[in-house]
Amino acid sequence: MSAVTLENVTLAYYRHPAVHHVSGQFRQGVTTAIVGPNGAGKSSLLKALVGLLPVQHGSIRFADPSRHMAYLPQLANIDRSFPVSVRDVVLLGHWRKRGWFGGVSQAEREQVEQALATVGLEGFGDRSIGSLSSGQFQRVLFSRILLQDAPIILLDEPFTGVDARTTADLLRLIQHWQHEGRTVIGVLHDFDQVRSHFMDTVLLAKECIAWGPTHEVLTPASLQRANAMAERWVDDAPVCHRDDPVNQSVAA
Ligand SMILES: Nc1ncnc2c1ncn2[C@@H]1O[C@H](COP(=O)(O)OP(=O)(O)OP(=O)(O)O)[C@@H](O)[C@H]1O
Repeated sequence: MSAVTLENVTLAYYRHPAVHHVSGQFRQGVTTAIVGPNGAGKSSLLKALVGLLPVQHGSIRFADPSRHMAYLPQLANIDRSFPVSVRDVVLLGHWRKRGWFGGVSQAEREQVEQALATVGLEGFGDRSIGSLSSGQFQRVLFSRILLQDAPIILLDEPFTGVDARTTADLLRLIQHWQHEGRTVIGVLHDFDQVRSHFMDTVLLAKECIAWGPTHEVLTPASLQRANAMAERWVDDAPVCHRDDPVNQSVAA
């Protein structure tokens, strides 16, 4: 069953396409990796799923009309200079339930401590986020996702700048989310991580090169095709209009 369905999706910045004519389905309860060369449109696709980037052409449909999602942007795009405590950042995970003006209950505070313990940061609640290492901060953001309790989790390069031990711990958490039936969609560059932890893969090179079970997508031929396309593309090309949906899914 599909959690999110893309139909002939084109995304653009100032009318220059970042992603075009992509069709496919993110299967519910499945981990899907989005891979591809730099500039392939992977982050743009995640942003479109969250609603941060409008769809230029085509459509994105969600099985759950509430569109309840947790989204982790790239670490590099997060400003950590604010004097905010770890506890407050994790508490933001309750925002959907509490709204802007709701008070924090004792139960919610306990959930924060529990989430921090789950990611190995017991006792870190009072620390300011600026005092954490990149890996520790990524653990904080994962604990916030725990509180968000979302059926769809979107992760943009969650392991960039994160050490091997933290990566292994967070990959275990992703696997746990999948066992709980959540749909996890992550942008990744490490094919070993993708092969070992992600059931499906979307190989993007502005267009969709392949979409399906990871072992069928990450083939030398597909990867070569993606790299060849990356060498050819022109960043300031205009949006092309193509009415026939391109669906290169290799899934059954
Ligand atoms: N805010 C923006 N304004 C204009 N163009 C953008 C913007 N963000 C991305 N782009 C362009 O859209 C294209 C796709 O970028 P995107 O960041 O989605 O690629 P990516 O596959 O995530 O790349 P990487 O692996 O380097 O993170 C690129 O050509 C990029 O220059």
